[in-house]
Amino acid sequence: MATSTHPYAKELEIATLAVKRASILTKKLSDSIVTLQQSGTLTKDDKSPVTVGDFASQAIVNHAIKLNFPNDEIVGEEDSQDLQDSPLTSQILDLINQVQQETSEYDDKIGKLSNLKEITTSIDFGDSQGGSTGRFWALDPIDGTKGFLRGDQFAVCLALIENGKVVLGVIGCPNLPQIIHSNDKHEGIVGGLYSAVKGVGSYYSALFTKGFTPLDQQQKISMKSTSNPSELKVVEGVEKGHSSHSTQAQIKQILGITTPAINLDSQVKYCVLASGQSDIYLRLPVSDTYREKIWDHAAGNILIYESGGQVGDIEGNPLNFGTGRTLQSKGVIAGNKQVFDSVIKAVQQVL
Ligand SMILES: Nc1ncnc2c1ncn2[C@@H]1O[C@H](COP(=O)(O)O)[C@@H](O)[C@H]1OP(=O)(O)O
Ligand SMILES: [Mg+2]
Ligand SMILES: [Mg+2]
Ligand SMILES: [Mg+2]
Repeated sequence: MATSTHPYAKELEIATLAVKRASILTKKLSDSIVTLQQSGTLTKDDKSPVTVGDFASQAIVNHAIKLNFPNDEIVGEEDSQDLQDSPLTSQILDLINQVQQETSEYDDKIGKLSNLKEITTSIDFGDSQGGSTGRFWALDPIDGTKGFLRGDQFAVCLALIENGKVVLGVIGCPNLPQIIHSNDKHEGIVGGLYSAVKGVGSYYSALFTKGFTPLDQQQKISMKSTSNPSELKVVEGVEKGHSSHSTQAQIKQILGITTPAINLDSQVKYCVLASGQSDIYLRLPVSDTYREKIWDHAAGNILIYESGGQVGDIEGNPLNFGTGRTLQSKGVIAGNKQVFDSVIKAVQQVL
């Protein structure tokens, strides 16, 4: 399908502008965390920067969607209930005002928020329950809370879902360098925008540039096709509470992978995978009862498929985004098509 005439052209442009605006805002907060950490003035349990970012980012993105697609529902992570009586409201309003001014040329397309009432209304557009029919958006305004609070990786993740399948995904990665060699070696522009449209492909462009760049002027990305264990690279989370690093170590051993894994928070893992900088994403469950949220995987899911990869649960079955706000399956495994089946086999062997 042509890159400029695909059926989701308007959706992609609006999603991109909204994610870019939200990314500028969250990057400011992330930079301020780093500064506070360096000066030793951020206490460990102060979660206020992420709270401000969560609400502001969801308000901006939801507002953009509702303005352009008033009939679309949104499955958003945050709920304005937690904002009531919060001392952070004036900070949220100030930050939104500031970023709207800096990107005022987007107002024609994605509007602007003027007061607290509009902000809370917009956040609560995110209350959809999702489901297997019709179309809705899934939004994680800041994915990778733990990474964000460490000054590491996080992402603004937006996806469009139709009849349980993801058809469009846009991920803003404010702290992600273009090229990741290993946990302590990287290079290139910091801040990446990763987009995918069903039947069109997956694309990379720099995040902190102005406006919407048509896909044919972005860099098309694809997964590698290697299955040679000595060349395979695994990407996995940082937090041991989110995925089982010990089970993942066993799987890597069975597959004969010796290259150290790349550890990254949030859906930036899918971006690194889709751009061929790693081959396998392992997210083995730590608990029998935890079910992943759809906004934690929807945008990354289409990015992998459109770059030639495959995604499944621990059984190897595709993830079903039509089961409400949570997935019903356990774990997430993604890989290039050449290795996917052998990874699932290894997973089955270990579990
Ligand atoms: N027990 C859990 N198992 C798996 N994922 C979890 C668990 N608890 C929270 N998460 C979610 O995992 C995502 C990030 O994972 P990672 O960065 O390690 O890949 C976050 O969205 C986080 O939710 P939250 O947004 O509430 O922090
Ligand atoms: Mg998340
Ligand atoms: Mg989140
Ligand atoms: Mg959260």
